[in-house]
Amino acid sequence: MTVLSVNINKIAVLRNSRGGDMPSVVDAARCAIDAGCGGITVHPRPDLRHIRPDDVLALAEVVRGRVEYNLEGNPFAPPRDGYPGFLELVAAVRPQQATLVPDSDGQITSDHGFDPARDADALAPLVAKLKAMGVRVSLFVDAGTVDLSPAARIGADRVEIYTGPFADAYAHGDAAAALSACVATARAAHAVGLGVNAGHDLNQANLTAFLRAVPGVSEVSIGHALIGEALYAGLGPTVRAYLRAIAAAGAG
Ligand SMILES: CC(=O)[C@@H](O)[C@H](O)COP(=O)(O)O
Ligand SMILES: NCC(=O)COP(=O)(O)O
Repeated sequence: MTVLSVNINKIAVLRNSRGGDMPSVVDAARCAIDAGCGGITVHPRPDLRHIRPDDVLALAEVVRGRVEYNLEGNPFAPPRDGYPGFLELVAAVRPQQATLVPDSDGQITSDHGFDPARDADALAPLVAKLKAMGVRVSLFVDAGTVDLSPAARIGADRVEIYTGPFADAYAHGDAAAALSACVATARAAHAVGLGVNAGHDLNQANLTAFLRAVPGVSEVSIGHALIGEALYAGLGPTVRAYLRAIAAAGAG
């Protein structure tokens, strides 16, 4: 079964554009949960462009006991004004999952994953700290990565396949190679005992095809397209549409 984790970063983008608390990330999370999603994902970035530490704390109270909480971030990003550090945020709320993403402020969005062969040794102590907190650890990796043994060696529980290239190829009607890369990474993950998550630029058009092809996806985290579509159709109906797309792939 594939869990839908709704990423609500973009609610915070709209809120921050005017200040105040409208739209509320807490209300958005409640709405998505009431519509049947299985998780809430946020990516509190050090530049505070959208989700902020106080959002992380407030959302923890909404999510706890209802659905999974997935915190994304770069564990190497140093603390700065208003941002305590990723591990500090995880320690404060103890989410079910921490997804480690090698993003920097200069990126408009996430556009690459870790290279387990290159990065495992540097990640190892951070993964150990997260595991000691009782948090599942997922590493954001590029599709096509086929040696995931370093990730398993350092104690990661899952990888999240970066699906941006697949989504772009799908939109251009030429997704076969990109999809094959995702399948190869999923198979490589399963081969070393890692679970498989997926995310970035997934949408109602490409999700079913993705899940039909890629084996054993435990969770898809979806935000940008889902929130954009919800502006027209409403958040609850849009979440339910994504749940139907997952079910149509036989992954519901
Ligand atoms: C890791 C990933 O692909 C997304 O979860 C990320 O959260 C997108 O970040 P923005 O919402 O800031 O584009
Ligand atoms: N990990 C992917 C995620 O949380 C949302 O990515 P996107 O749907 O906003 O591109």
